Amino acid sequence: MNLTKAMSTDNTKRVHDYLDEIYTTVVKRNYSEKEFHQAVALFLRSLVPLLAKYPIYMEKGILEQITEPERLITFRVPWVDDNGKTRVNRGLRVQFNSALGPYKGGLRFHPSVDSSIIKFLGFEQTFKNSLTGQPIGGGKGGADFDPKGKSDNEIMRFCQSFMMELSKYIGPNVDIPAGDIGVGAREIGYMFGQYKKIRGAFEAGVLTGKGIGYGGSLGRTESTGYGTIYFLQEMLKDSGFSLKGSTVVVSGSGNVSIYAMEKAMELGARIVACSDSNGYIYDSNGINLETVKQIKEVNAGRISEYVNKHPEASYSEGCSGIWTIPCDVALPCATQNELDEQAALTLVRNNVKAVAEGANMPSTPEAIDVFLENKVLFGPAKAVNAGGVAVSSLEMSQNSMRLSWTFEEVDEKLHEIMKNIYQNCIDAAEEFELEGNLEAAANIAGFRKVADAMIAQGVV
Ligand SMILES: NC(=O)C1=CN([C@@H]2O[C@H](COP(=O)(O)OP(=O)(O)OC[C@H]3O[C@@H](n4cnc5c(N)ncnc54)[C@H](OP(=O)(O)O)[C@@H]3O)[C@@H](O)[C@H]2O)C=CC1
Ligand SMILES: O=C(O)CCC(=O)C(=O)O
Repeated sequence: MNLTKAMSTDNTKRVHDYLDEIYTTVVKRNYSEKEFHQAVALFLRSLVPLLAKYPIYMEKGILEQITEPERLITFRVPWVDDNGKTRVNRGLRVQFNSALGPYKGGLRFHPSVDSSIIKFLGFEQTFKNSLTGQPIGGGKGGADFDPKGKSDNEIMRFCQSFMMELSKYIGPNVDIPAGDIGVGAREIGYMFGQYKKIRGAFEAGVLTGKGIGYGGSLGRTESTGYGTIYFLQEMLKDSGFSLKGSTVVVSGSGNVSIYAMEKAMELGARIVACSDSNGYIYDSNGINLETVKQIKEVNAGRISEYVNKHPEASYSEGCSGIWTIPCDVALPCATQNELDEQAALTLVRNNVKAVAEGANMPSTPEAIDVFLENKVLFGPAKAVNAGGVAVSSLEMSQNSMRLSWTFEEVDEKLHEIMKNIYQNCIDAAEEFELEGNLEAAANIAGFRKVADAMIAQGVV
């Protein structure tokens, strides 16, 4: 990864050399962790103008510290399947940075989970959480467990075993996990039950994304998707575009995708395509969201089943083909590196106006360069999908105060937070002459708050 591509003025050579050194150490220390290298490289290249103007962050060794997690925990998760066979998975939790508050971030259950994935997610989470303005540090965790095809009892036994070990390292003022890919309200419920039993106490604030009946927040389910659209709305508004009447393509059909589609439709957009990890559907009349919800949220089925109910739609195998569908707005909401340079070039050829990242790191660095070079409005994940963790933090507040806000109250706060995040990015872009580059601006705005808190708290 060429870190020096971003900006090159005479007085930035020292900064480039410093960042190259940081990056080299990260690669050496986290050998073969490609996703983590990618997240760090993208981040570091954004900081050039900030470090050139404020060398204190280099002098205080902030980058050396911030790229090394405070703690990485790995543990064995043994469980017994429905046939009586003993299975073993690996659990992980990275507690990346606690400068702004207790570690906060989701848990991912997916066969691809390893230390690289968890570290990239935890690293990104630190700056995302900072952008929300909430008092939360960055963490992330999960297991290489595949929930697909498992019975409800198997999921429960896995969650209980996972929490048996994780419970030693978390707590309402220490580390507060939540959901991510493969972890929804059901899994959070099983983990909460087990934590309660281990502790012998009802500590509502230990997990977020809980069921509404036992300490969950209204609006948490919708928050990441709705927040994505609130951020997109701000981006479009500033450029004189509107979602009303626009054509939108959304990858994935999970939590983030479904509620991004719901809010975009409410604002007058026509969603023509969505996907899952097998393939994508195209419906030129506009996707019927109730059918998608029934297939994915109720039946845990495959998106291919959509065409059974809507024969006018088509289904295609494979995921990347979804980006060949012409659209005004593209919303990658499935997983990391799902949108590469080729896909970005195709979207640009088809006149895409805006891309907003609902998923974490869904665009490759080359794809981001294509968007920026072609002046496509580009909303980076850290800023765009921060609504989920922001409402998690609101859930923690409600738990502490022992009260529940209405859906409208939570949604209004979420909307305000997303507008603030956008404005902070715009302000950073203006200050560092990065107009049009919200990717770099979000990194700078997120980093600064964490870095200032680290300086204030000393080398610890
Ligand atoms: N949930 C949240 O609050 C937040 C989530 N995110 C990020 O958003 C993204 C989606 O998360 P979420 O919606 O919660 O997860 P879900 O598990 O609810 O949904 C994930 C969706 O992505 C699809 N998918 C998973 N892996 C791949 C792949 N390799 N190729 C194509 N599609 C894939 C899944 O398909 P299938 O059904 O076949 O598995 C599913 O449709 C992730 O990057 C996550 O980190 C970010 C902020 C908050
Ligand atoms: O709600 C949370 O704590 C975490 C959400 C999350 O995992 C994310 O923002 O990627």
